[in-house]
Amino acid sequence: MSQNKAPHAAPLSEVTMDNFKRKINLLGSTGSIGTQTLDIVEERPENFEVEALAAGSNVEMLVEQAVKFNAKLVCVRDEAKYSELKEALESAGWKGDVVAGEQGVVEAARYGDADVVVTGIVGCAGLLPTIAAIESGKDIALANKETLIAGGPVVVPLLKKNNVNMTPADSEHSAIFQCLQGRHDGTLLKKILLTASGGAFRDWKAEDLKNVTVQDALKHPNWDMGAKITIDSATLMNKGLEVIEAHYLFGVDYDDIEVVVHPQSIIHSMVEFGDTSVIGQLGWPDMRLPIVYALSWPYRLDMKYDRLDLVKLGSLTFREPDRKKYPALDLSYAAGRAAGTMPCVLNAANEAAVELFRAEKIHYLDMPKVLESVMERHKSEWKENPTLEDIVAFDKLARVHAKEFIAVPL
Ligand SMILES: NC(=O)C1=CN([C@@H]2O[C@H](COP(=O)(O)OP(=O)(O)OC[C@H]3O[C@@H](n4cnc5c(N)ncnc54)[C@H](OP(=O)(O)O)[C@@H]3O)[C@@H](O)[C@H]2O)C=CC1
Ligand SMILES: CC(=O)[C@@H](O)[C@H](O)COP(=O)(O)O
Ligand SMILES: [Mn+2]
Repeated sequence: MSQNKAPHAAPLSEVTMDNFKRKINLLGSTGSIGTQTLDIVEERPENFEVEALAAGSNVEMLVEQAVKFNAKLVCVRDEAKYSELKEALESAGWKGDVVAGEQGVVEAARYGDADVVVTGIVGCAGLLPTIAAIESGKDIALANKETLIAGGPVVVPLLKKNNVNMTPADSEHSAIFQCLQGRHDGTLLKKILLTASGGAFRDWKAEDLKNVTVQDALKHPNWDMGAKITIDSATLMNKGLEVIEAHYLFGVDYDDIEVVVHPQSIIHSMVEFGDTSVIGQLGWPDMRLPIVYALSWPYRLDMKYDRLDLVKLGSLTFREPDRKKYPALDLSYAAGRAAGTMPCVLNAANEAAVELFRAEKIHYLDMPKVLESVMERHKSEWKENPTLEDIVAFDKLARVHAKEFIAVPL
């Protein structure tokens, strides 16, 4: 049993509720997390301001956002789109810095005097920009879980070294973080109860999964999210990744992180203390809530969202995850327990598997097989205390191994 502290959270010293204003560098501004973050900025201009925006390739939306939010720097990851972005921004009368490419995203992350970086990039592509943000002393509002899963052994010590807060924007981890506020230092946190919607196939029989299509997997029962995380949710890989994310954020042993299927996605997760009390955080499945808390912590802002109506909901239900139907869950626990480079390899293999599935090159049921095969190959190369260079190299290699799976399936 581990004694747990808040996730890498040092107190914000000079801020009070009266002068609460935070400048944001937003990575992945055109995606699901990015656009919802900007909804919050639009709603609370007295509290939030945009400094820099970065996205993958959606130039049209980037231009619209840059003008509307008066960003000072704009970045497009796709270097081929640099001129298009620069010209469109100039024609729109916008003035500021325009950058592109991998290095451009890093620049956007550490840009100016932003207080916090919202990491809404999808995948391990967020790792180097997140590290740059931490090294420049900016707090991190973490949505991009893949970064922490792959880079945990390097990112966690770096947060401490730079005295940087990492507040979770992922809904479950925000719930856990909220449940842990105000507890006494010596309080024994016994377990984390991580809730799962069960994903697109929770009500499908295991034998019907052989007929799954990409479109079926993209239908999340409760949340409207980007494609990659929606597929992860359909294999329960999202929950597996979140188990590892919880381990790195809260320092809890894997034996003490339990997954509970909760089809309504109203309780976003719970914590159990030594005296058997269980505390949970409830809310509609609306990502603006965890994002706003990641940005406003340790304060709570008054937001004009719909109140949670428990009477209208009627009932909240719970069940055990079907570990046979969803092998990705146990593979994630195994990777987390193996520690070192294994979570990085699991994550990279999964990113590659999801890409292959979305391109219809492998079947839904092949995705966990890819993970198993790539993890098996990694055992002989595994490192306990990897450097950032090791993580980047193993991430790359795992993607190559995952793609070889098509040629030589298990
Ligand atoms: N959506 C949600 O509700 C939740 C998401 N998360 C996590 O948040 C992260 C983002 O998810 P989500 O918003 O759903 O994803 P989306 O696919 O909706 O958005 C991804 C964003 O990242 C940009 N992007 C992609 N690759 C790069 C890159 N290499 N460099 C810079 N920008 C890039 C995209 O730009 P463009 O579109 O221009 O290509 C887009 O702005 C993921 O890690 C996910 O697991 C966690 C909890 C909930
Ligand atoms: C909104 C959010 O945080 C997602 O990670 C969501 O929880 C996915 O839901 P499931 O993985 O439980 O289906
Ligand atoms: Mn989540």
